[in-house]
Amino acid sequence: MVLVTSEQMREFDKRTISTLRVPGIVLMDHAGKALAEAALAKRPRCVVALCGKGNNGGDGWVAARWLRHQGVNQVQVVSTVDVSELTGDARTAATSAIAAGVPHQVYAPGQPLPPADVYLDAILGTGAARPLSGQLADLVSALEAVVAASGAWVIAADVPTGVNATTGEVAGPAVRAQQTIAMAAQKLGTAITPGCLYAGDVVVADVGIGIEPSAELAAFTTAADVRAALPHRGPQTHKGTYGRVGVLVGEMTGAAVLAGLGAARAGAGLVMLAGEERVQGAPLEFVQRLFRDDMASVFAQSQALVIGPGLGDGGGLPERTARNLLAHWEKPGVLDADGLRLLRQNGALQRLPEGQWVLTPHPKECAALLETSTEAVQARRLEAATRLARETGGVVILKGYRSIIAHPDGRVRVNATGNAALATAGTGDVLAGIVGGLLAQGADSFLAACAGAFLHGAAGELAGERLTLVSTLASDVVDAIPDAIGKAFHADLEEQ
Ligand SMILES: NC(=O)C1=CN([C@@H]2O[C@H](COP(=O)(O)OP(=O)(O)OC[C@H]3O[C@@H](n4cnc5c(N)ncnc54)[C@H](OP(=O)(O)O)[C@@H]3O)[C@@H](O)[C@H]2O)[C@@H](O)CC1
Ligand SMILES: [K+]
Repeated sequence: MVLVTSEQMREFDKRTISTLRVPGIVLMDHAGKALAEAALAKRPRCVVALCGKGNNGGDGWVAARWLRHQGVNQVQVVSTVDVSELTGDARTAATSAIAAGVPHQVYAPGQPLPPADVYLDAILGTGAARPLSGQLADLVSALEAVVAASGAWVIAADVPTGVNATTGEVAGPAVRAQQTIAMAAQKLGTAITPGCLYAGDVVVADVGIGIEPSAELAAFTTAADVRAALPHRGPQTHKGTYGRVGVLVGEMTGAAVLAGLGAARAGAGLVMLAGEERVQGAPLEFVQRLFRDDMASVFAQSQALVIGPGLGDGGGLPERTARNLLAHWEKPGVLDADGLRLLRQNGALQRLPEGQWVLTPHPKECAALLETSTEAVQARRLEAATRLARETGGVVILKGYRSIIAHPDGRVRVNATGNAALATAGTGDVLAGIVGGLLAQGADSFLAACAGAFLHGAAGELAGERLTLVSTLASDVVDAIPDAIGKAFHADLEEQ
């Protein structure tokens, strides 16, 4: 499903209105009706629509009119401005609602809101331009207070007020909705944190605006990415067909083994561990090579590398080898954990060949690379991920709830799979390995990152279902990869 920015949405709006000659009020009527239907599904006795001065407010006025038409007699509008101040389609929507007998009042700061079972948040949508203050901030806290006391349901029109529809940033007070009715397409800011935590369930309403798919639009990762990243397994293929993944072994050998297992379960034909010593207890299927062998040949036969899991920060031969590979390796690779640290040298970020490497930082690692705080990364995750991709040339998977995948050319994907089962040591190593495994099989770096994030999250969910969110270990996530792959292909059948 595509995810649009405010600017992209405005373009689609404009195109629909100017090329299809559909008047804006018609689109608004569809939007308001969809909002009314979402409210009706809660079988409310009493609905209050909070309406701002722009077209988002217009959606709220239309919803109030439709609710009254559908027999909800106790519906009223609390507006942030006097009706005489409204313009354009919002003015038309308000005029019709008032003609239909919808009572209305202007919100006076400090006043409690009238009681209701359902509140519609139509204060601000894609036109929100700055953090809330004054009257609007007061209105949002009045809503919060009445909802806390009554347990009423909150439905946001298009985007919860206070959430930046493009970036997901919440820079001040914001409405917490249980549901968001997205007009024509989900807004990117409601798909990523923190915005998605305010949006609740997002339902897309078809309001008559055509959304033409294009590479520029962000989207969720899907099971189709997993299917696209895995090559067809014909009868005459052999292990060489599916590529060799070289995993650099550092101080913590267990992390390298987990990465290798991720790669193998994701389909790599062969996993090679390369380190200073043999790893005791590594799976029998893994090939092991030592750095003291001919260094040039150790990695030469690998189609993809995984550098970083368990590397440590002690310097020494593994780190020197990693630096050397970063400078000279010409095939795809994954850079994770302490490997990422190597990208910042003498205060500058190393520039990598565009799209060759997939970087898998968690927020703290991303913050260190961008020389900012973890809090700043988490507050503006989209900006952090896209900036890191742009400045390094790597495809970035910024890990965490709703991982963001950013290509240096500007493409963005959001991964919605995964849950707290993954909040345990070693799962990041597994992700790095899965992506390495997909790269070795020939997937391009952006597809491998998208499919890898999806598969890893799906495996985490399956492991969590079986073992609880509490007891799942990284090795359980590895064990769940086959079922996650099976499910991704089963999704294919369901979609047909
Ligand atoms: N045909 C269409 O286009 C359709 C659009 N649709 C709907 O329209 C929505 C977009 O409408 P929109 O562009 O009018 O913007 P909207 O979010 O209502 O607010 C803008 C107003 O708020 C103000 N303002 C901004 N920030 C502020 C702040 N922090 N604090 C206070 N004020 C602030 C700003 O004025 P300013 O004060 O900045 O001059 C401006 O007046 C979209 O989300 C969807 O719901 C659907 O009906 C389908 C058809
Ligand atoms: K809203």
